[in-house]
Amino acid sequence: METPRRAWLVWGVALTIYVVVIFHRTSLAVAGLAATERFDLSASQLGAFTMLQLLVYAGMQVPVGLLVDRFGPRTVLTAGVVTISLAQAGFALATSYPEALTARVLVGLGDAMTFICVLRLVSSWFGARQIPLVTQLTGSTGQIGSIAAAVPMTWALSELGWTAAYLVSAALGPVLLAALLVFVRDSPEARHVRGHPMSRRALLASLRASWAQPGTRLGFWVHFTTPFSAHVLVMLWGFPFLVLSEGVSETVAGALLSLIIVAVVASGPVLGWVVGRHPWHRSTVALGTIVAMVAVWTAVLAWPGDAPLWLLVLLVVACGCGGPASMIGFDVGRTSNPPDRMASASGIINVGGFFAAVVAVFAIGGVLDLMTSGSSTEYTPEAFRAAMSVQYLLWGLGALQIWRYRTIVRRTIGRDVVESGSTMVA
Ligand SMILES: N[C@@H](Cc1c[nH]cn1)C(=O)NCC(=O)O
Repeated sequence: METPRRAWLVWGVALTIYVVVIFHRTSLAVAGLAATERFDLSASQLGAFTMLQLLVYAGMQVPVGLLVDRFGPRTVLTAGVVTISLAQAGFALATSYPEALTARVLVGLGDAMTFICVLRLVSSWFGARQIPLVTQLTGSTGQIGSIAAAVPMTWALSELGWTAAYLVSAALGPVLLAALLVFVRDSPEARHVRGHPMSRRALLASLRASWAQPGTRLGFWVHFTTPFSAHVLVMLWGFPFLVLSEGVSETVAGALLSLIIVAVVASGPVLGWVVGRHPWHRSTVALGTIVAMVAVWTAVLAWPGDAPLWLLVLLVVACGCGGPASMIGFDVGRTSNPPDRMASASGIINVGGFFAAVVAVFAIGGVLDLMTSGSSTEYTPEAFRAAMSVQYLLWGLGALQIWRYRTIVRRTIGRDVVESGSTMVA
């Protein structure tokens, strides 16, 4: 069946919103120094901006999923665009640390309201065979927002100054809002698709029902295990690890970290195409990506002295593929739940990756501090080797759980049903 042009239009608007939201999410990455001067911050106060924003994002996933199932993606996405645009404007005008921190919390809240809505729109507007590919294209293309947050934002901060740079980005909000209100409908049949009002007890029962599906758990563990290594590298530890432990220059380290985003954008459509055609092998693709990451990390950490550049390139490419592999988790969640529970199932699954990333980032920092004096200039290659090895615990736990739930899904449901597009246990 041919996809109607309207579906691409709805997706185009939703995707543009997601790209801009990722821009807002990561727009602090290049503004750290300017923020330190503007608000007179210590390093840990600066780190609190990102951590708090991520914690709010992760903590809101399940409530937002329930809201999407109840009020529809159009309504929740509208609230998300308004919240994140006002938050970014507030960040532009903030003059004290508490004001700026409040603004970042609201950025996390608006951010939390976006991705699940886009996934819900994709599953309403596209055919079953196309959904995995369009979902992957969404996840991968969204990462362009973080590239836009690097170079243009650096330029805007130096040429326009803090307030104007952030206000200009916030001004995209009304434009996106207008496009959303004009073009986006919850489904081809209706502008709004609303679920039934539910009591607190019914909501909890619905969440329990989602979690009881082995496919939701499989999706959670896929999302837990595949993307955290890329987050570890991009969010915090990649740059110091590459420079202090692997002996590359700051320029090469920056280029390797940018290559991760290129790997994400390039591998997403390929993985989407493969899992769209072979639903039975979705978890195999996820496990294969984990094995590739573990193998390349092991080679880098075991290499005597500095690892060669080609191996570091392999490392960032393998970790980059982890982002798109995590989208398999949402696809398994989608086929394991009825449409009116899909967004809350996506919320549960989305917590996995962000929780694992926060645990990994903290645990690596903890091991580094234990093995050195706690000053970043003292971090040794031995300390980095031990610290980065923390990831094996998360991969090991995640891979075991993926194996466990994939076995249950495969045994209970059988290949024909999975191939026909359902992993729902009655
Ligand atoms: N795993 C990411 C998406 C992704 C796809 N390719 C690389 N990253 C994810 O779960 N995103 C959720 C979000 O809100 O961005």
